[in-house]
Amino acid sequence: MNKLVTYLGQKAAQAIDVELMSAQGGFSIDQLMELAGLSVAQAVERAFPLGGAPTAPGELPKNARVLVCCGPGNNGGDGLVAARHLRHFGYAPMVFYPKKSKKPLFTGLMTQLINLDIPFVNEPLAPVLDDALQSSDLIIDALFGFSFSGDVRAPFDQVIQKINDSKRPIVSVDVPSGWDVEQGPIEGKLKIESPAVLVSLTTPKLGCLKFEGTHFVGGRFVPPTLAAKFGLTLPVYERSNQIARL
Ligand SMILES: NC(=O)C1=CN([C@@H]2O[C@H](COP(=O)(O)OP(=O)(O)OC[C@H]3O[C@@H](n4cnc5c(N)ncnc54)[C@H](O)[C@@H]3O)[C@@H](O)[C@H]2O)[C@H](O)CC1
Ligand SMILES: [K+]
Repeated sequence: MNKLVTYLGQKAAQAIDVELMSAQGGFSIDQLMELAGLSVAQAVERAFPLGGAPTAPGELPKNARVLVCCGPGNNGGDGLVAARHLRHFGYAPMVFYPKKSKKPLFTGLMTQLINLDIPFVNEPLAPVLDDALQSSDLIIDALFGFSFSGDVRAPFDQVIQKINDSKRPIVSVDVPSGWDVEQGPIEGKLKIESPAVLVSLTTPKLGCLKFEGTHFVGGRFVPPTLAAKFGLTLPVYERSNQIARL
């Protein structure tokens, strides 16, 4: 049944976001980002549970190292929130956040991570990022979401290349970074290649129609009135789950 969820174009995704945060919607960005990031952390835990050594397929070692790569916008904010929840779930996150926002929401999220002793991997990209990638068990791609367009600009071109070269499993947040939001992966364009897991937020975007990995939807915050207004078919969430698998 979840296969029938609505896939959204870029403008529709942005319009729903605006509506949620309008006077009618009543949400703040902090709330939506918190729920989005919690969904991402829950998807990581579902797809890559912590085990003891030796690990079963799909399991990660106890205290697995997760490198959370955050971009300059709200997709990056989802990554910062996910890093905090993952720490509480028993993972060992590190954060790579080269273009840090100065907005209070983001500085607050960073302070929360510092208070949990979560390390920030700082520039220069090489060799610091290379070392972090090599020592990670899993990578979260929270670089770009539904507002991405065009060709990936510096320094994120190098970052995406290095993530791909690392051959580590990747969990992409909302849209695999570099994929066209509506057309999907375009041959010859730099992009995250073959993420193992995708966590679409609210509902998936058109460019992810042919995504072949493990696909979850998260962002359990859309009321039926808003879904009806936009003609959305939402996934069915069970019990207290913040994610639904497609
Ligand atoms: N309702 C929801 O589903 C919610 C989703 N959330 C998350 O927010 C992102 C969308 O956030 P937004 O800030 O609008 O944009 P992005 O993070 O996708 O990126 C904007 C950022 O990226 C820069 N940029 C754009 N194109 C390029 C490029 N080609 N090269 C380099 N840089 C680029 C741009 O300049 C901006 O700085 C959504 O996907 C969800 O992940 C909310 O957290 C909660 C509600
Ligand atoms: K992403």
